[in-house]
Amino acid sequence: MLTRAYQHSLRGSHLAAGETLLDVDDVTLRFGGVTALRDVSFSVTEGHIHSIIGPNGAGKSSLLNCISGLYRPQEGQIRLQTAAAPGADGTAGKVSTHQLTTLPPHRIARLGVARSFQNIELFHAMSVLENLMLGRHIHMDHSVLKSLLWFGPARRQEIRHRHLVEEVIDLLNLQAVRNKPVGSLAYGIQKRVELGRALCLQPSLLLLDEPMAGMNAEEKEDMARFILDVHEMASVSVVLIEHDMNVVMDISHRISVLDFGALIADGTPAEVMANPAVIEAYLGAEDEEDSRG
Ligand SMILES: Nc1ncnc2c1ncn2[C@@H]1O[C@H](COP(=O)(O)OP(=O)(O)OP(=O)(O)O)[C@@H](O)[C@H]1O
Repeated sequence: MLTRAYQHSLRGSHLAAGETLLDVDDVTLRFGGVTALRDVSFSVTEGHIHSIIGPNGAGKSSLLNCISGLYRPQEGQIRLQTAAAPGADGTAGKVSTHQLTTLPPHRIARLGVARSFQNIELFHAMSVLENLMLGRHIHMDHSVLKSLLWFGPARRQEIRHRHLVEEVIDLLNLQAVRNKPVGSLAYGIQKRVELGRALCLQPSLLLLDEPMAGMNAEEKEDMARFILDVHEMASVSVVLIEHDMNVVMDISHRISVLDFGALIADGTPAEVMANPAVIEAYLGAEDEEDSRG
């Protein structure tokens, strides 16, 4: 249920809901003798929260790094579909397919693939507002002259970016800390600022790498609610890596399960929960931890 009206769309994608947004096709990634991903294939649907789960070392972060271009798989393809904005008469925009495995990270970011990291990657001495404004850098016109002359188009541009950032602050309930240095904030709030910075990119796909790691139960609940808000109010598609099964089962439309670099299951939460290979992988991981003491 929408309670607030936002002027800017935080969603960068114009694909119709239900279309294939991301297609991971037979991806293999090796580091020397270690195969981090082995023939991994699955698709992410526009409009979904799609979780990637698996025991420690299963290859989840490596997969996210392949999608965002930080790692380049030796085999396979990762395709992102984008659509141009609809025409004035409402006709659907042209759909394009991009091979992410051939693009550097900054080009992938320009296509609207935004991510947060396992460890907080914010500028700690800068305020929340400044960190969020930095999330707009991809959309800013960096002409030196325009930035120096504070009028005309540069001023209008700055105001437009500022409005969008204010909407992200409102959506993520960051008003009370907007001018505080990020380094002075509680861990859970810093993670929320990181989510906000990724959102400021107006993503077509938001990649979240363990956004709730290290949080207490209350902070986790808040974060899950904010991810749902981002999805429901801004209609942003999300790929989420998360260890907390309750959260994953609660908020995901679809789940892909990795174990030792291979995809062992892919389906709805109910399908995945009932899959014997998934139960085996998780019980096996617990047994290993138990035997390690
Ligand atoms: N840069 C790298 N160099 C060498 N090996 C790597 C590198 N990145 C990942 N690996 C290896 O690839 C495998 C998968 O690691 P990855 O971090 O993707 O797993 P994960 O599922 O995200 O684990 P976790 O849940 O513990 O974060 C591991 O064996 C890891 O040691």
